[in-house]
Amino acid sequence: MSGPSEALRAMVGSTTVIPVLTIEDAGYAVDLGRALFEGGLKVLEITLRTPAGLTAIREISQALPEAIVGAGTVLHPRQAEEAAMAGAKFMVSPGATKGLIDAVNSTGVPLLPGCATGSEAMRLMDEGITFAKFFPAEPAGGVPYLKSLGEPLQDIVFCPTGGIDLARAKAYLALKNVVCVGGSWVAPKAAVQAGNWAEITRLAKEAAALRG
Ligand SMILES: O=C(O)C(=O)C[C@H](O)[C@H](O)COP(=O)(O)O
Repeated sequence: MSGPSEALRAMVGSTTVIPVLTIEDAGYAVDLGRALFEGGLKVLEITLRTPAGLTAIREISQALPEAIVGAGTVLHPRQAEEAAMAGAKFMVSPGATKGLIDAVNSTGVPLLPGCATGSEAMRLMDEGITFAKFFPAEPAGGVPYLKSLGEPLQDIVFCPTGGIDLARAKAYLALKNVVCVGGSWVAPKAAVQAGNWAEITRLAKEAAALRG
């Protein structure tokens, strides 16, 4: 069957890490996006936690047409429409409600909804979702927990996010129910504030090389 989850998996392809970016000032958004893209991370999540988020999605998408820029922290149905208008290619939420799933589906943009338990994953599967964000990955139980979830739940795969660093990413990527991981560690606040784009490209390269 082909639906939004399959479309999203195709978009993510062999990407190892999706940087989760909370942008305080749209003025540096393109430089940050370019630093990550040049390091080999081509799928970027810009959260809607700051007022600059939507502008950043629009500007990075225009400046780097080969990057796949999505919107994160999509909580309310109205944000789905706003993110789609800004050019988001996918949307990410920390959890999921029926209202949000329906609103995102109506934009035609695929959703990566969050879940942390077997029941939540099963409810997503009832909605036809087979690719979800495992959130918050580390506090919820980390690699052993996600591995255990995968034993009975064989028809859903995950992008773990929350508390992940390079070493943990490697361990998650070794699980058969993990497609990619999400995290902010590739764009540390200090490097962003200093405009140290070379450091961010270095971290991106390290992350991109996690799998082969
Ligand atoms: O706001 C959202 O919808 C999110 O995507 C939350 C993110 O998963 C975390 O903020 C990233 O987690 P860290 O790598 O621990 O910083």
